[in-house]
Amino acid sequence: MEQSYESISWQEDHLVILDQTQLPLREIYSDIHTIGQVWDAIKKLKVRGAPAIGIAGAYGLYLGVRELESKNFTSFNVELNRWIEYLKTSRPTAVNLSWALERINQTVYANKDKPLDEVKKIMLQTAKTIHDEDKRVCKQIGENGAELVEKEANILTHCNTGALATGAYGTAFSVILHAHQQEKDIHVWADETRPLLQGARLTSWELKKAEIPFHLITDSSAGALMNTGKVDMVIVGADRVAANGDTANKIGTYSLAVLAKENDIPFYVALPLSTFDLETETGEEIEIEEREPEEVTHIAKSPITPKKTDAYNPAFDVTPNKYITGFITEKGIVEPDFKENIAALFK
Ligand SMILES: CSC[C@H]1O[C@H](OP(=O)(O)O)[C@H](O)[C@@H]1O
Repeated sequence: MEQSYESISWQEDHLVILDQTQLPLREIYSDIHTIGQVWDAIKKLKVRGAPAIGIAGAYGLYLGVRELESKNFTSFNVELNRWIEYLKTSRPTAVNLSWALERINQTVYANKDKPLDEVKKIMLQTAKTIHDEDKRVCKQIGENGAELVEKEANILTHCNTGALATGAYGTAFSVILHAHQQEKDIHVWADETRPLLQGARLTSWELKKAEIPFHLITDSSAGALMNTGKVDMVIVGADRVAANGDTANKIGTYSLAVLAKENDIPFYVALPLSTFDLETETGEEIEIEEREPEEVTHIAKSPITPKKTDAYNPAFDVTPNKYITGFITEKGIVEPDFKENIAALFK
């Protein structure tokens, strides 16, 4: 069953995004015409999820140079790299953004002797290729991961990893979707995922559309469900995976991984190869985005704390590789030794 919505689409001469800050109550599609609007959409999580951020950034880079009237490639390249660094400041943790921007940068350099108007067209085509590839990759992740799912399974997931977070299908969500489409008897425990409630707002919305049985749970319920035999496997997404398999993902993932290990429950991370960062040796080097305290002290902009309450709001945490059973990728399942087997994905 094809999904009836896309988080991102390129329409003639501009980007259209499904504004995820308005879901699930309103399905608002916003027209994006400038690189500044792309930066703002990523920063405010109107478009979010590691692959989706990369795709949006790729289109944004084209929007940034589309109107440039550079005299030569050298001056064009200066502006291009200025926009690359600008887009990177929107959100630091997901490697897919810098991966997509670097891929376009390399394509531009490979075509540096062509007329600049042609180079710009190649940039847009590369963004579309990154977008289309992600759709195919996420479908393959789902097919590969569904083989790990028993005929009956209670699957716990965290945050949102569906089509909203990618070009289509999702990552961990794609595994759940494909297992369901293969008529496996699955049920999902969906973490609400404080503070921005991607699970309550977005994963619930996607599970209902896919007609997959689920219960929304508070993040603090996960341990009790695991400890009372109600969880058969945990599948989460990722924002950046280091060369040794240490994984940065939504805050709360580390706690789930430790609880899963304690309860002998398989813990899988589903991700495209574009989320691996071989230049980062271990999770200790991954920059964790810290967001505004108001996201913790308010819900839907309504205060839930006394005035001037201090709050600490890391958007991600890092799960050491020892807590991870395996990685579900478009090239198959990666099991320990992670450093060796992750490197082998790219050979
Ligand atoms: C398929 S990547 C989804 C990944 O991104 C989410 O973070 P955010 O909602 O802040 O963009 C979360 O870490 C998910 O696992």
